[in-house]
Amino acid sequence: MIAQVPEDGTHLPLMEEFYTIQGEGFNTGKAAYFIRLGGCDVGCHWCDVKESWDASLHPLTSADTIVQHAMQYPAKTIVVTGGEPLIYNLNYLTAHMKEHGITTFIETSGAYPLSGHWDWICLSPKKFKAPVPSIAKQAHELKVIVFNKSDFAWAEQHAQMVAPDCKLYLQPEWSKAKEVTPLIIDYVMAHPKWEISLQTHKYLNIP
Ligand SMILES: C[S@@+](CC[C@H](N)C(=O)[O-])C[C@H]1O[C@@H](n2cnc3c(N)ncnc32)[C@H](O)[C@@H]1O
Ligand SMILES: Nc1nc2[nH]cc(C(=O)O)c2c(=O)[nH]1
Ligand code: SF4
Ligand SMILES: [Mg+2]
Repeated sequence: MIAQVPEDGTHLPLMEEFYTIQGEGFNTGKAAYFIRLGGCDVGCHWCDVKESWDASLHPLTSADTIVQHAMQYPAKTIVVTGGEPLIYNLNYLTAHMKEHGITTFIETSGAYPLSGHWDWICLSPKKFKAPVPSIAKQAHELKVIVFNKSDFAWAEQHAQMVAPDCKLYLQPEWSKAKEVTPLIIDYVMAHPKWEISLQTHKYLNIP
């Protein structure tokens, strides 16, 4: 827990909030309000939101205020992302969302134990700080980022740990997409339990 963030989860470091279309994974195409919490110590060298890493740069914001903002938009779905959102206790935030009838999604590396009440958990495990063992069985979706060929073995290792009905996705690392997307296409055709996930918001030029 970052020192100045209260452990009761009533206030969280908020980097940004925006209403957009979920661009990745199983829920691609659905309108949702995104909440990006600051703070991450996983250290993916290709992370597309490194500005989120230092929690102290992002203002502590009341969870109630965050939910109030989200309620002004038509889609009653919130995606909590980061940074690594599970650094924080998300029980208070998600309980408050549930009181307002909001559908709750999370994007996580799984590097910290799960807190909060979630309708959809997207687990994206990272070699740089592996997930805690308990989280794999709780995931609805496993989304592995492919930076090079070695990531297929990493993906299979985690596919062994998730629940039988967990959806399996391979997503190209953005800066390597030209090289790795053809590898993913071949891999999915040879191993059809996997599906391809693209960062469609980047092609659509939306947040
Ligand atoms: C920025 S992360 C924040 C949530 C959490 N820390 C995590 O990594 O799952 C949101 C999603 O973007 C993915 N991602 C980050 N950088 C990426 C990149 N350069 N190319 C493709 N996906 C990326 C992550 O794997 C994760 O699924
Ligand atoms: N549109 C859109 N979809 C996303 N899905 C996961 C994202 C994330 O950064 O967690 C993301 C994002 O940043 N934008
Ligand atoms: S875990 Fe997520 S936020 Fe943290 S460095 Fe990796 S991709 Fe970025
Ligand atoms: Mg993103």
